[in-house]
Order: sequence, then C-alpha cells, then structure tokens
Amino acid sequence: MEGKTEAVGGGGGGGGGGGGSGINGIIETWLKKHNLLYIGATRHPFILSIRDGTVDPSSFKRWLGQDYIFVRNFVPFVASVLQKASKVSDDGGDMEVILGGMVSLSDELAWFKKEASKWDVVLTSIAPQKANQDYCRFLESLMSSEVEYAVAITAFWAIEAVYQKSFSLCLKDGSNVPTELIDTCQRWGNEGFGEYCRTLQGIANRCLEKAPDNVLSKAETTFLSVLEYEVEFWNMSQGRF
Ligand SMILES: Cc1ncc(CO)c(N)n1
Repeated sequence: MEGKTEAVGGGGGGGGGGGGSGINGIIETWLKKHNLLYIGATRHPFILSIRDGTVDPSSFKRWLGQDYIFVRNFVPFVASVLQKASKVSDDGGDMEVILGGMVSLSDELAWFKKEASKWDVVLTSIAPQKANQDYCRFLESLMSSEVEYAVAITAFWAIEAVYQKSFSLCLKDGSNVPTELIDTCQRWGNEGFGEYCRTLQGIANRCLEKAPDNVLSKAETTFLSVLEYEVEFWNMSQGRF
C-alpha cells in the first residue's frame, strides 16, 4: 500500500467531504493523466450544441428517452454501491451521501417523466439503443459482490461527474442555451450537484488511498471505461453510432 499520491501542479477541483486528500488526490492525477478522454466526455459535440443553441431537437429527444432508461438502470447500481458502503466498518458518513444520491435519483425519474411529456416523448415505447445497452451491462457487471467498494464508488463518482461537468459548461457566461433546455442544464449543472460530486470525489479518493495496487489499477480502468461509455452515449444521442 502506498501513501498519498502527489499530483504535479494543481488538481481539478477539491476533494470535498469524506476526508479526502484535497486537490492532490489519486483522482486528480488520473484526471490529468487522461485529460484528453475526460475532455472528450465532458465537452462532447452534443453538449457543445446544447451550449451553443444549435442542438437538433430530435437528438435531444433521443437523449431524453435513452437517459431515462439509463437512470432506471443506474438506481440498482447505486443501491449496490450503498450495500458495499454498508459493509465498510470505518465509513465516514458514506452511506448518508449515497442514500441522498438515491433520493435525488427518485426526483430525477419524476423529472424525466415530466420533461418527456413536454417534448411528446413516449417513454414506455422506447427501446434502449446499443450504446445504452452496453453501458447498462457494464453497470450490471459492477454490481457483483466481487467488485470492491473502491472500484464501485469511483465509477459512481465518474458517472455523476461527467454530467455535472458537461451541463455546468452550458451555464457558463457566453453560452446560448435555448430557454426550453435551461432546466435540463440546471438539473446537473447546479452548484448543489457540483458540491455533491466533490463529496463523492472525496469519498472515492479516501477509498483509493487505502486500496492495494491491484484494486487501484482496476479502479483506474473502470474510470476510463466510464468515460468511454459516456462518449458513446453522447454519440448515440447525436445519432452517430
Ligand atoms: C449516461 C448518463 N451518465 C450520467 C448520468 C448522471 O446521472 C446520467 N443521467 N446519464
């Protein structure tokens, strides 16, 4: 086991809650090391088109319907992370944070239903597309009891962080988001969600610091997989396969 990993230069954002190691955690070193892929997932052309107001409405509707299906599959994954947290003896309030995340997901599912009716998207008649199926299968593989808590919480953080980073970009000065999409951007781009993601990052960092090397490399691979699945998900939303 190694001690703290020293990042070169300032990391991207603080560790937040969970007693993480601040800006020089393991996750910050990964964000630097894999910056191109991270940028690919968080500044995807689909997101840029929302930010610039050039998004194709049929792409947005496709994203909406597919993401509803994704979130329905995401809930049992988060439940499995909660279960893993409950077995860690020294969890510093992790369960409460994850449970809070599940509460927001319940609200999110209700939001999808409301938003879908606004866009005349019929959620019950949507089949998951391949990129979505692949991503959901990946989530299912992470639900196995064989998967360590450090790996699962890293995936959980990464999945939430990609949306936070992506949609908060749309709320920055100079963006030109269409009025009817501002609510979507605020759902994941708001400061409260940003704080929640920093807390998850702190929890993940704390777990990774204690993890043996083999678990650390599994978590890094899992983080990269999340970024790749997110890119594919945006591609699918744009109708590019
Ligand atoms: C594909 C995808 N990734 C991340 C999130 C964040 O919850 C989401 N709703 N959908």
